[in-house]
Amino acid sequence: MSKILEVKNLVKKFVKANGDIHTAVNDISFYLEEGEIFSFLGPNGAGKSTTINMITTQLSITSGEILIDGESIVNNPIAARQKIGVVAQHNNLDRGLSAFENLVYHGKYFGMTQSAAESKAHELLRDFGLADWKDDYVKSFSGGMAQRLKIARAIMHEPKLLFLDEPTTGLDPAYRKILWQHVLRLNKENNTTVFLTTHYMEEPERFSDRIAVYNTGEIKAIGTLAELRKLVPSESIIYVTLDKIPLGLEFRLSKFQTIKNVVKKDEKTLTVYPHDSKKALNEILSYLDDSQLKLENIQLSHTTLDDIFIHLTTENKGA
Ligand SMILES: Nc1ncnc2c1ncn2[C@@H]1O[C@H](COP(=O)(O)OP(=O)(O)OP(=O)(O)O)[C@@H](O)[C@H]1O
Repeated sequence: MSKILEVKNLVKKFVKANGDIHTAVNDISFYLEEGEIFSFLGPNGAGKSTTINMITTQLSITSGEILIDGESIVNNPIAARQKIGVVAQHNNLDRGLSAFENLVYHGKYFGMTQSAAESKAHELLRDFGLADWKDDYVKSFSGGMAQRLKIARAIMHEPKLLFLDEPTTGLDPAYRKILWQHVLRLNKENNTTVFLTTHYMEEPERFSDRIAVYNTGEIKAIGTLAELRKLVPSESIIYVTLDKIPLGLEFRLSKFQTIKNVVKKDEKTLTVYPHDSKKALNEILSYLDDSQLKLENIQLSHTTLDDIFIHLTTENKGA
């Protein structure tokens, strides 16, 4: 496998309105192998779009280097742009063109013939439920319609490297499914590499080969889901919800042999990281019973990407 994207010591600093310098991306390095689906996850304002915007040549770099297919995007931005497709967060459709024209002009810019571009545009407009709107100006489109057209445009020319910046925001479940059908087909048939940001954790959990968790300008962890699971205190979690958590309960439960650690999730729920989940569950139940504490709910679950994300991006790490 070869590296389709290499990001080396990338930094972005912004000057804020009050003159302060804000470092949105703080010396990050990572790479993407050709053909992989990579998810870049982080809380709001972490710097994900800033990173994508630099890689896709829409935003200047403060320092560092970005290579697409081995070539610097600063030295040759035109070559870089030919290889990528981007669903940006903002609406960057041409509002003065119809939906059909947006797609056909885009396809032709990327070297498609008129007839190939027209036939692909018809296919994508049909798949994304826009066939009846093909001649309408995009300025009349709803947010969800514009998002669907942005997705169709990004995949028109079947790019080598596809950037999806929160692509399913504003899409209903049926269109989410259609988006993923197209993306997975491109990935399988054309070996298209996918760089995804999203706040819907089930998408990276289902589709990613590797995941990076990113916060305050830095990559906190990177790897497969199985590798990231090893970074949380245990592979399963028990959530214990009581009508009220009495003082010191966390501490008392954390002393059990079967339990690694306990942290307060919220006012009513404790997150318990067990050594042995079944034994811990039984011990917790009998302890609560003996102590006459009112249990509202107890749930044992496999550690999800949500749990990993929260663990890696919040101060109270529970380990
Ligand atoms: N043009 C700009 N000028 C000043 N600060 C900016 C600019 N663009 C982004 N920022 C700041 O950089 C930080 C990162 O923003 P960015 O949009 O990359 O975050 P994000 O991870 O994509 O967030 P979200 O999940 O909310 O989309 C934020 O604090 C934001 O306010």
